[in-house]
Amino acid sequence: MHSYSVLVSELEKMVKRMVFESYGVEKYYDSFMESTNYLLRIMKYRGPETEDKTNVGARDHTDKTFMTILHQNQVNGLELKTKDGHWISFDPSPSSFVVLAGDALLAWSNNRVHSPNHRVIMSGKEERYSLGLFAFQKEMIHVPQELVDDQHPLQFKPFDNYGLLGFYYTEVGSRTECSAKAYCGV
Ligand SMILES: O=C(O)CCC(=O)C(=O)O
Ligand SMILES: [Fe+2]
Repeated sequence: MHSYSVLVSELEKMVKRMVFESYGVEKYYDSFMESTNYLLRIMKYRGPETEDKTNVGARDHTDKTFMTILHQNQVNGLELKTKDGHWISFDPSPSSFVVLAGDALLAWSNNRVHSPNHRVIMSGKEERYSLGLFAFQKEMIHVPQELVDDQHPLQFKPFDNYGLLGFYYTEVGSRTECSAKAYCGV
């Protein structure tokens, strides 16, 4: 378990570096990484009672993380919503990892990186297992000044990633369409 989380956190670091480099803000990468916290969770989803039905394994949501990395057994079920509102399912190979942007990345990037809605819908008899590596930031997140200009005015105030998570679990937070905008939007 420990070596799995070390390996997947290496993948998370690599993807994050690519994101920082692609926006030309790699000078913030090292200090950003020092403040990253990981949570590894194992999820088990049962199939529906009868085979003609489907079961909602996880309701439609966006993650409150900065980034999430998912890995599953051979049973599919994860669906992602495209920006134009279509749900898509997919068939990852056994060695595939799914990298999802969370709401903290959406806010950090000043709304450039979309954090997609996703859900788990179960069909068939087999159980689905997935492993999720959830990356959060411990320290306040600021939109890099390089990502703010006349065409891209600042959209998010500095915010606390765990505060965003806590807000999502409140009555109001659970009902808002974009928790990042409601929590720390300008
Ligand atoms: O099991 C999965 O593939 C997705 C789980 C998920 O979306 C979550 O725990 O936030
Ligand atoms: Fe999720």
